[in-house]
Amino acid sequence: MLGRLNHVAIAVPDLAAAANQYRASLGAEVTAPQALPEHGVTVVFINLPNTKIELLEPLGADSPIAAFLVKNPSGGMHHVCYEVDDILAARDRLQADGARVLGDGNPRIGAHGKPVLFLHPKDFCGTLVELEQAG
Ligand SMILES: CC[C@@H](C(=O)O)C(=O)SCCNC(=O)CCNC(=O)[C@H](O)C(C)(C)COP(=O)(O)OP(=O)(O)OC[C@H]1O[C@@H](n2cnc3c(N)ncnc32)[C@H](O)[C@@H]1OP(=O)(O)O
Ligand SMILES: [Co+2]
Repeated sequence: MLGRLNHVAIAVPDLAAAANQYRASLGAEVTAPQALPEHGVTVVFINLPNTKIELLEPLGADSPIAAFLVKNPSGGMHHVCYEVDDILAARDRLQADGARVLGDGNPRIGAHGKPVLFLHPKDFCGTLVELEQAG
């Protein structure tokens, strides 16, 4: 069911500082900040030869990453995103297996303009998993 690793996300308290560190210290190409109020985050992407890193900063009062940053004030690895060929079939199979799909269970449009959904970290080895429709 799983396809490519689309991205690894890191939650950070200061997106400009983190982007600058990746640019200046690691020599990375960093995209312009993208505010996604419907997801409660602002993101930048770092394009690597084989995948991407997504840096996330909270946006708005109800950001889903706010509690994570309280527990991890310097930031930390937040989720992994895998591509799937058929996100609705993947969701149905996972729910039938007892996995919790976060939110109302319906995919939402993510940072790449494609449907995404999230699986509860307690159901996947303590790791928050994002699925993104491939193609
Ligand atoms: C930009 C769009 C999109 C893209 O296209 O790439 C994105 O990536 S958006 C990214 C941000 N959006 C989301 O993360 C949406 C899904 N997330 C959530 O709904 C929540 O973050 C959450 C997973 C339900 C957790 O919310 P929180 O408020 O932290 O709830 P709890 O405090 O009750 O946490 C329960 C439990 O889970 C542990 N936890 C929380 N977050 C993580 C995490 N990222 N990785 C691993 N574990 C996590 C938390 O510590 C609690 O554990 P206990 O303390 O043991 O109870
Ligand atoms: Co993501």
